[in-house]
Amino acid sequence: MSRHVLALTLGDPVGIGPEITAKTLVEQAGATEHHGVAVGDPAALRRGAQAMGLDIEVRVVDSFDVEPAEGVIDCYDTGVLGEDLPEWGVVDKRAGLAAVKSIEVATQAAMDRKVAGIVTGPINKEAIWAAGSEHLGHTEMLGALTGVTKQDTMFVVRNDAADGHHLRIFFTTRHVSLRKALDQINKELVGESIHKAHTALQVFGVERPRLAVAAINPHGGENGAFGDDEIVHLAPAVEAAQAEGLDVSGPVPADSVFHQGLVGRYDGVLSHFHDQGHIPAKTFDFDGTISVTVGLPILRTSVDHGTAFDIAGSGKAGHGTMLSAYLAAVDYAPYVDNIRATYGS
Ligand SMILES: NC(=O)C1=CN([C@@H]2O[C@H](COP(=O)(O)OP(=O)(O)OC[C@H]3O[C@@H](n4cnc5c(N)ncnc54)[C@H](O)[C@@H]3O)[C@@H](O)[C@H]2O)C=CC1
Ligand SMILES: NCC(=O)COP(=O)(O)O
Repeated sequence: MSRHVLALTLGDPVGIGPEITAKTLVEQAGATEHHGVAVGDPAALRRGAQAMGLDIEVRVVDSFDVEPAEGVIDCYDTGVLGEDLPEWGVVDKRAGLAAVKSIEVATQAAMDRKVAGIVTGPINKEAIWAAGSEHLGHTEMLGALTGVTKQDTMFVVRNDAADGHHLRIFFTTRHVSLRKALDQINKELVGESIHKAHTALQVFGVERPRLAVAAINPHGGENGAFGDDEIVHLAPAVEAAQAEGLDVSGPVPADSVFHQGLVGRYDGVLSHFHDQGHIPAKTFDFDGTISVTVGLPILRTSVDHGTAFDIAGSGKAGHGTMLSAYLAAVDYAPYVDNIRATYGS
């Protein structure tokens, strides 16, 4: 493939996905080494472009093998909504269906190597459930579509102040309540997560990854006075990984470990519950924090924010994260063979 083609799913068509996709495609039009094709309903992309005040034509395509043309952005028509678009910012079953369909089409294109990877716009979980999807989100849906079960999230946070060092954040647990997450954490799960993170870092070009395992309790548990999760679960998992020769540190107090990773001491940090990893990353750089699903046989990058129904259609959405996710996919396209070789069946 001389030019990397990337499929950008619109996400929920009544959320901010069409707006941020349109703006990203307009900004990246004219690039010679890569080309983005939106996947969804062209009318939704057109409406998104209008809301963002973009004077651009949406060209409907039925192939990903297209020659970019000046003054247009491309949309592969998934044919769910036609011209009959649901209202902005309201959970809608048809919108949920459209979101699911665009993920299915883009994923198949990546499996068939028609595109180098997929970049996903935000979906609304209630809407996809109303449309009959049983998945918690993209991560689970993409696993089912590509036939894998061990897929996981890797955040990429870029710190240009530290020579463009990329900190990657991993998660032992994700979409469960905090209470359940703490109950689920044990030596085995942490050990498995350490190995997944180590492999993912190698897949994306870090030969000998330096991984830190975050602590859970204040001051790393203060030797058991503030909780014993570190003593019972985390330290034994770290020691087992070290005995296998992995460069793993920790448990490191969680109030410092993300900063240490950002300034280059670690290549990755394993966090243990959703917000432990999300808050430092998004607070440091909301637009620069993107998510990559590792463990899939295809490349998938994504925004990490949601559908922002409160501002959908107003043109107020920032497209910075979508742009970062697109540019990350461009950066990672050369690793697609590695991704397939490691995670493909
Ligand atoms: N990648 C995905 O598909 C994701 C989907 N979601 C889903 O999105 C839905 C809404 O989730 P919420 O927790 O309300 O989070 P949200 O990210 O949609 O909104 C939280 C706040 O951030 C603002 N915001 C988010 N992105 C923005 C942007 N690009 N520009 C300007 N403001 C922005 C919103 O206006 C809102 O005030 C849920 O169904 C959730 O599950 C959430 C995160 C990621
Ligand atoms: N908090 C991130 C989120 O909900 C996105 O999950 P996914 O749709 O990428 O699986």
